[in-house]
Amino acid sequence: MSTNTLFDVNDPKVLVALDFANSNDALEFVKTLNSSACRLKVGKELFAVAGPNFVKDLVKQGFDVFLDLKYHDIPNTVAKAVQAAARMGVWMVNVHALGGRKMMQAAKLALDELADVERKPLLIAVTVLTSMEQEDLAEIGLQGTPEDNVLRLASLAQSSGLDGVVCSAQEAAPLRKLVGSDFCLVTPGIRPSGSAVNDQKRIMTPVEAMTAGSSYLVVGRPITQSAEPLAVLEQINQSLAGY
Ligand SMILES: O=c1ccn([C@@H]2O[C@H](COP(=O)(O)O)[C@@H](O)[C@H]2O)c(=O)[nH]1
Repeated sequence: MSTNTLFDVNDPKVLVALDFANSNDALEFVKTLNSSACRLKVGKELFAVAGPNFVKDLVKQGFDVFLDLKYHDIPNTVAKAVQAAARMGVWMVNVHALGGRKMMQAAKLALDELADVERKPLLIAVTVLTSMEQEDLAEIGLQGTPEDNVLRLASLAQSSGLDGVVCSAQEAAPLRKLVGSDFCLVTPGIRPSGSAVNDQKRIMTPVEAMTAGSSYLVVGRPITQSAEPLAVLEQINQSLAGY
């Protein structure tokens, strides 16, 4: 049974978000990528149209796949869902920390108990979506700043046995102090200088994010909607040499 290594300096740090509307477009794009230059993230849109076989195909091609379905349900349902994800061979899977300790512990236990999976995925929890700011949190009854909420939820995820969290890179520095060096910080909302911000609110550039303590950077539209996606990926990777 092999275990994932969290912080291998030779590992690609960029997780390309494959937010495509159909599997053909996604596959055409993936054909241009190399698994030594990036990992891949499959989210709700693509999974809804392409399904588990598409994910298994990416894994077969040698890519590490983060299945970003952000499970948030009762403990039993989430436990079964992470097991199903693990059987697709994915490298990382996630739940919402707002599902609470019992849900996260059930998910972790479900992965620990899986005997028929060669490589267990990393299990991480979404804290506060990078598209949200303080006024959005207030509207749903969460007091305090995004950082206050991220720190609280990350601490809950860590004490529930999870491997890491999704947060914005803006919280990475204070989080690193809180959770130590062995906890995985996956940060979407990454915007190379000059890129469109889109619907993201808490953003940072790739170098700022790694300097702040991110483990992995999720980058979608700045790469996939660029006229020269590979050049953008290459520029980001070059800027990260040494991290
Ligand atoms: O807090 C979160 C959690 C997940 N995401 C996902 O990351 C990518 C970001 O894509 P961009 O095009 O680079 O904005 C997308 O798939 C989201 O679903 C996030 O942005 N924030």
